[in-house]
This record gives sequence, C-alpha cells and structure tokens, in this order.
Amino acid sequence: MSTLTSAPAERLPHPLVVRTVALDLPGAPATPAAAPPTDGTLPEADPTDLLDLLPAPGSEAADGAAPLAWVRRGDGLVGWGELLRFEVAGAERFAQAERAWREVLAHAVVRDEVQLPGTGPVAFGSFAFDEHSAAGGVVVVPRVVVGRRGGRAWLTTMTVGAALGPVPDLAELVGAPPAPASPGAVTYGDGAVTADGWRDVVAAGIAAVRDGEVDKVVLARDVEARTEHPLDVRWALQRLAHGYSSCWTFSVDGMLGATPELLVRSEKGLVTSRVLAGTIRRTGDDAADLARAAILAHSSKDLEEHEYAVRSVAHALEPFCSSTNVPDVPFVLHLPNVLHLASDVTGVLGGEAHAHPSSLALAAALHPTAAVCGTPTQAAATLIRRIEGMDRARYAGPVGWFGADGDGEWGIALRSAQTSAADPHRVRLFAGCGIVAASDPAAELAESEAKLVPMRTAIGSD
Ligand SMILES: C=C(O[C@H]1C=CC=C(C(=O)O)[C@@H]1O)C(=O)O
Repeated sequence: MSTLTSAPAERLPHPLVVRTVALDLPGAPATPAAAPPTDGTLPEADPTDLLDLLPAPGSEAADGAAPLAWVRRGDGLVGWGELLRFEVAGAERFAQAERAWREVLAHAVVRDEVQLPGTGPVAFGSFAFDEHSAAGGVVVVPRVVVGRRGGRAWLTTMTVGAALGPVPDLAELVGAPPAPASPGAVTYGDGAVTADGWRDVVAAGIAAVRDGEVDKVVLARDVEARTEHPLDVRWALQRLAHGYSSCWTFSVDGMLGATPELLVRSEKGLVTSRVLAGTIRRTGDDAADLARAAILAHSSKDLEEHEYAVRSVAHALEPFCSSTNVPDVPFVLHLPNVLHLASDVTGVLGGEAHAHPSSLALAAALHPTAAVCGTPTQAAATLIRRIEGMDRARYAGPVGWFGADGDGEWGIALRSAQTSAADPHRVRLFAGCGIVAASDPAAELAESEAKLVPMRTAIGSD
C-alpha cells in the first residue's frame, strides 16, 4: 500500500493498470444476453452476495485494510486490498482528493469490458464532517472491486505495473472467505457527552433557535461500544444489509453504517439526492406505525425541519444544473427503526458533459446540508462547534465512491460507527437530530436512541 498526500502520479513508478471483466455471480449472468428476463423483472440477489466475497480481516487479500463497500438491495460495489491511499485534510479536503484521483487517472491504462457505472477505475472515499477535524478524509484505491448492477456483475483488478496482466479470476482472488465470527458480548459506555449532558446540549440548541441565532441546528452524540472479540466489520455489514435493505450499506476506512440518506448520485449528467429530515420512532405495530406515518406527514415541526433540508440541497445544486425537480410534498420513508420525511431531488447538469463537475465536487458543494448541520449553514456549524462537545470525525460526512469519469455515489455517513485501527474491540457509534424551536430535549434523546438501533443491532450477536 502507498500512502500519498500529494502529486501521487509523479511518485508512482508505473501507471495504474485497470482491468474489468464480466462475472457470473448468483442472480447476475456474465453474458448480458441472458438478462434481463422477458417479464422485465430482474433476478433477485441476496443483499449479502457481494459482501460475502470480502476477505477476512488478517488475511493476505485484506492487506491489513478495512473492507470497502457501497451496497443497496444486492447491487453496488465491494472492494479490498489497499493499492493506493490518499489522506486529505481541512477545507480543501474534497478538492485535494479529487486532484489526487485525477492525477492517478491521467496515467492509467484501462481495459473495461463491461462499461457500466462502477466499472473501470474506482476509488472509495470518506470525509470528516468538519473541516477542522483531525479525521480529514481518505481516498482508497482498492486492488480488487466486485460490482453488481441490475442483473450484471463484474470484477475489476487494479495494479501498478507496466502492462495489462492476465484475465483476473475471482476464485483465485477470493478463495473461500470464512464467515465472520460474532463479536460476542458488547458493553456500552458514554461518548464525549453523557445522555443527560446531551439533553442540556439540545436545550442550548433550542434556546439558540428561539434567540434567532439559527433557524435549525442538527446536534449529535456518540456512544462507545466495546466488543468481547475483535469486531469483524463484515459481521456488521451483513447484518446492516439484511436489516436495512432500502439504505446504502457502506464501509470505508473503518467508517461503516447503513445510511438512508443519499447526498448525491451523479450518473451521465443526471443528479439525484435523497433528502431526509423529520423523524418519528416506530412502535413495532404496523397499524400504529401507519397512524404515526400520518402524524409525521402532518407535523409542522417535522415539515419545517424537512423544508430547510430540501431547500439547502436544491439551492446547492442549482448553480450546476440546467433544471431541477424538487417535490412539493415529502413522502414517508419506512425504516425498521424509524419513519422519516423524505424527498428525492433531481437535476440535469448544465453545459457540456466534459465540463460537468464530478460527483465528489457536487458532494463538496452540497456538504453540509441542513439535514446534518442546520440553517443558515455557517451559523449552525459555528453553534455545533460551540455546544455539541465532540468531534464528529467522519460521522455525517460524505462517504461513497467515484469512477474515472467522475460519476459516483456519495451518502451521508449516518446510522454509522467508526472502528478503531488501534483497538479492534472499540467502536464509536453516532446519531443526531434536527432541532427547531418546537423541539423537546427528552424527545430528541429518545430519537437519537432510535437512530442508534441499526448499529447497535449490527455489532450485536443475537
Ligand atoms: C443526523 C441524523 O439524521 C438526520 C437525517 C434524517 C433525519 C433527521 C432528523 O429527523 O432529525 C436528521 O436530520 C442521524 O441519523 O444521525
């Protein structure tokens, strides 16, 4: 693995050599002729088909690095082996990451026999929420990527060399990874702020809204988990993908989770963002939850929170788009733990395709949205720094992947946790809540607990 902070291509002894070939995964025929079926439906993939391929920690293939994943409903990308790693920091972290990736690509030799979004060269990234955070950001170029999309699958290998090697073989690259072992019992402790202390943080946030310092602020907290056995990230990813299939299950550099919120997907000039804000807990009873969905859809407090988030995304996309579509009314997204108000904002990038901003540049322009920071953005960010009492690190920052043409997908790292490279028993879980004038500290604490459920379940053993 090479860790580079600047001018990566100049320091590479040879160009990046990339080869993508079609693959025969379950539910993903290697030959396009065999798919899609005549009834128009796509073959069902198990949500963990891709995740099952990830090598075990400590194995030669894992290369000492955390697994890479971006998976939803069985489609997506998994990657392993750290061929290149770029660490970035500060306000320029996104631009630095983009520059590093472009420099590598400028010297790449690519043979892509599949030609779909996610084939050819691919890099994964994860970035700190706050430009002042020591967590900065990282871009990882894996040695191996396996992808699946709409019934087709592929294998990409990336090396640094002089020429294309032989056709890569999945069986040789993967072997038969052992199933992840349970992390055993998990104990929980306070994070940077205790639960009681966080109620006071929320109360301070409400006071700031009522005083007119901000219209909305999103406040977050962390809890510390300790697993009996070292956490195998694959264990958590498989449980997240099964339990939260409508979310994007991600893992980059030890930041993992299942986010319901897509910051931006950019594909062939079409931009999509799934905006969430406004939440109600589920009860576990379907009839009661339907009634709660109706309450949420009409709650002025939640609709206000949501409106700020949608406006911030639409406003940030406008300069790049020739047209945008912003739904007038949100829909209710049903997750196993909570219900959210959700809006899918779309746009068409303006100008010539070669001049389109990359998906990461769009993510940088959108970040931080009012769903994770507040309104107005700068005042909310300042308030968060003053009262939240913790470094969010990469929680609530952009996480995802991009390819050689800049297209890609970036989620907001929510319902997430950060593992520790130094201590494989330690996991830091995060959750946050949008605060407006009508918020109540006890209700927000309960909401944050509901938002911790996906990661608590993912690292649990039952
Ligand atoms: C900040 C988080 O959620 C955001 C996304 C959806 C709904 C939210 C809310 O209703 O407060 C938050 O804005 C989190 O899950 O940590």
